[in-house]
Formats: sequence, structure tokens, C-alpha cells
Amino acid sequence: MANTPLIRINGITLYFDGGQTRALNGVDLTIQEGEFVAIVGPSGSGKSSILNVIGTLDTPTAGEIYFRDQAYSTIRDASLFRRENFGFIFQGFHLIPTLSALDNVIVPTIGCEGSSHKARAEALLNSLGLQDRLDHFPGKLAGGERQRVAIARSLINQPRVILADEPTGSLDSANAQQVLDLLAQVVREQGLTLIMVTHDASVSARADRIVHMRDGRVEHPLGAFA
Ligand SMILES: Nc1ncnc2c1ncn2[C@@H]1O[C@H](COP(=O)(O)OP(=O)(O)OP(=O)(O)O)[C@@H](O)[C@H]1O
Repeated sequence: MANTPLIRINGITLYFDGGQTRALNGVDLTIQEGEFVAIVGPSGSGKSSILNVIGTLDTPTAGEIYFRDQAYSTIRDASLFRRENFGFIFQGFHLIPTLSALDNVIVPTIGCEGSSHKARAEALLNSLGLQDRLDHFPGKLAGGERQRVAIARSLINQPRVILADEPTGSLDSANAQQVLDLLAQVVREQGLTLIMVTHDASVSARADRIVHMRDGRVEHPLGAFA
């Protein structure tokens, strides 16, 4: 594991509703390259919010985030930065119902240069055991299969970090286990960093580190706050 953190979060605050709702309240957190970090905490504690600001889906109200040495406040093209560095996996899969599994995986490459996206998507789906499902629409796939398509989609642009928000939350325990095994395997093989929000203790138990959140802050051992 590298000594310089991959991601450094300094005093991040995030407000919604014109300042009426405080989702994050001074979060400090560092994440090393190659780490599997589980983010846990009560509902409303800011878990999804921290994932969203790391992934540039939300812009913090105050504070700074660094990716290696690049400060987020200096990023000119957030969607390019996001596409180059992050893959996203959501609890509800977020697949497009009118596209096949293969086309769903290709969606994040739209507008990108290069011609090998389809071959790469096929290879990813094959590696996730979906070689017989390439032409299936999401409605014809089981939940575990849908999430495997979503994992393939998250990997299509060769990101450095996977941000997963309750990826097993809609699956029964056998499928959850299988999806988690596949995700952990691919992350390990490719040396990716995995940041995962989860309510499931059997999922967080597999992480290198568990980050506890409460009231928009990272809770440290002994009840102290960062
Ligand atoms: N887009 C939004 N607009 C307004 N308020 C929001 C928005 N997103 C989150 N919030 C609020 O910010 C706070 C933190 O929400 P967040 O979704 O980050 O928590 P969470 O820990 O992920 O919760 P859960 O486990 O229920 O998903 C909550 O009070 C939530 O209602």
C-alpha cells in the first residue's frame, strides 16, 4: 500500500436545502490506494453523501478533497475526472431497462474515444459469469445477475476507485455473498480501491477498515470525533 493517500478529505461540510439540512459536518478521512474501506452508520448519518462528494456527484459546501495531489476545487472537467477515476455501483442497480446487458455496460463509454469498448464489455461480462446473458434485458435477469452487470459497467472505463452504495442491499444472502466475492476478487486482481457503504456486518467484516459515521461526522474509537 502506498504511503501517500489516494484520497484525502479535509473538513468536508455538505448542506442541502439552502443550508437547512446538514448532511456532512467536518469530515476528515484518508484512504490509501488499494484499500477496501467499509462505511457504516445509522440512516441519515451521511454515508451516501460522503460517497457522492468523493465521486464528484455532489460538491461540498466547505472543505477540500485531494485525489493524489489534485485538489477537487481545481478540477475543470468534473465529468471527465469522474469517468477516468471512479466506477459506481448502487443498491438499486440503476440499469437502463430498454438496453441489453451488454449495452448497459457500454453506456459509460459513450463519448469516449476508442473502438474496443464492446469487446471489453463482453470480456467483463464473461469474467463475471454472464457470458450467456449479454443480450438479456435487465427485466429478464435475476437480482444477482443485474448487480453483476452493474459491476461490469463500473469497471468499463478502467477506474482506480469503485464507489459502492449498499451493493448487496437488494440481494438475498446467497446472491449477496456471490456478488461480494466477485467484486472483492476483481478489486484485488486489478489493485483497485473499494469504498463501500453497507448496513450488513458480514459485508463490512471483509473490509480492510471500517469507518463509522454519525451525524455527518466520522466517529473515531472511544467515541471521539475527528
Ligand atoms: N439530495 C438531498 N437533498 C436534501 N437532503 C439530503 C439529500 N441527500 C441527503 N440528504 C440528507 O442528508 C442527510 C444525510 O443523508 P445520507 O443519504 O448521506 O445518509 P445515509 O447515512 O446514507 O442514510 P441511509 O443509510 O438512510 O441511506 C440526511 O438527513 C438526508 O435526508
